[in-house]
Amino acid sequence: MTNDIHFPKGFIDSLHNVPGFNAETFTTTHQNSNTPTSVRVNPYKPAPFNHTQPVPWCNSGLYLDSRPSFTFDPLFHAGCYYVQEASSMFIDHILRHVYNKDYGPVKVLDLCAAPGGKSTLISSALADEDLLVANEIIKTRVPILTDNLNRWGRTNVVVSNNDPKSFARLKGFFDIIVIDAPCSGSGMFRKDPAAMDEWSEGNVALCQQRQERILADVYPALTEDGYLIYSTCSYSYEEDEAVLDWLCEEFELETVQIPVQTEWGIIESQSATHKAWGYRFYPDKLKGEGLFAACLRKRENTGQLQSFRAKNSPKPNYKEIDLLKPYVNCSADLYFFKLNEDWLAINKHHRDSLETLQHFLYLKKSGVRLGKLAGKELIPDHELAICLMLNKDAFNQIELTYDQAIAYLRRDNIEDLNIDTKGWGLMCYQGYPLGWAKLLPNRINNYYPKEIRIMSQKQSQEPGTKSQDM
Ligand SMILES: C[S@@+](CC[C@H](N)C(=O)[O-])C[C@H]1O[C@@H](n2cnc3c(N)ncnc32)[C@H](O)[C@@H]1O
Repeated sequence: MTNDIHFPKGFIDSLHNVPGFNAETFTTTHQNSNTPTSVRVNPYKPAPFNHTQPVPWCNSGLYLDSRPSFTFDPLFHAGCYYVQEASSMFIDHILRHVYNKDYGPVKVLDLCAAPGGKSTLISSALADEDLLVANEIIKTRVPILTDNLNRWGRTNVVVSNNDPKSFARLKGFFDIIVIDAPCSGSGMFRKDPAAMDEWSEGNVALCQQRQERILADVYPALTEDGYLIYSTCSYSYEEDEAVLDWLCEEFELETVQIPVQTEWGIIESQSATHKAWGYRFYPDKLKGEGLFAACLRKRENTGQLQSFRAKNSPKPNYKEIDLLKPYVNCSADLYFFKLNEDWLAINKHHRDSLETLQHFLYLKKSGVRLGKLAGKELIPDHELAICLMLNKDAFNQIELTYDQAIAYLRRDNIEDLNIDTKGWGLMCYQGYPLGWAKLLPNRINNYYPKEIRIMSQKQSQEPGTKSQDM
């Protein structure tokens, strides 16, 4: 399909000297409206997909040959995959180059995290002993980030809602910081032509200033020898290589070259002054949208936070903790704690980190919310149903058909469900938990959270049978 394309004034001219840019092929590709559809599969909840091709730079990335209705796929709601643009998955390749499980547990910050594409990707790459802090500055964007991370199911994730400035006090706390910076967005022009209305040279300059401010604010939180991974979805040199030069000017950072294969079509660039390596993705050269990514290593000590312990932490209630243990796997590896009436759990390695983070940040998710105890009974939280620490065998598992699963996810009545047990039912589709229902003698109460229920009134249909937008 061919579209007339009118790039913003000055846009093409501004890119003439940018590494790898070819105005002719770039324009032709934007006239062709076919953007590839790609997903990243959750390695801990692997969903089956037909007719796929691998994304070359990410083991769990797949191109789909059509765009199914993700909204009407229960496996999407179960967290079996994330719909992600393929170029963005390159962060996985960088992370796997710099991260080594043998170095011991690492703490990773994803500073600009909503809606959670990079955070779910990072959380897949990490071990349980590692910690991921996913931060989003904009309060209204935190729920989508939290929902996506809850679905992904890992148990070593904290979500915060802070300005990058708040991180400066966490001196040397993180081993890896990922900054997927807010930018002028030209890399999304093909996928979202409306983004062109926002573009101007003035906006590029403003974005560059904001990117530098964010980087300067968070820099003290990176430990000596730690890695800074920087990315934008802008083609503008000012927001990409020029920011790398600025970083190398201001701080003691060394460039990290990432091995890439020529046939992937990624353009390797180097900044003008400090020769810092960057990786450019153009839609006319590979199957993906526009992206810039780079990795730098900190070579100075800018201070180290003393380990922090809250003075008056309440004594754990071991009797209550014993009541919780049957509901989770590997309970010996977990630290159980209470927030108001809710019980939560996180890998026990993170206890001290959590106390430190609670002191400095505004936390919106701290590990996994298990639920409330009413006497000896657990009233389970939705987070527990979809997380990977759940002991499924502790609950009645109800396997739903496709139509029943969609009805459940809409919070509708579920037809033709014959159940002869009582209590909490774990509602599953193809074996993957979706959420809870209360099973009563002659009905079931649907406990799927109303904030995330399927609202769309489109006719439900098994994915793959007809192409629909998400
Ligand atoms: C490119 S998006 C992040 C996408 C996300 N990493 C993902 O993969 O799904 C940039 C994010 O930065 C946030 N942001 C905007 N202004 C910011 C600022 N001044 N400081 C930090 N983050 C900011 C936006 O709300 C947005 O969520």
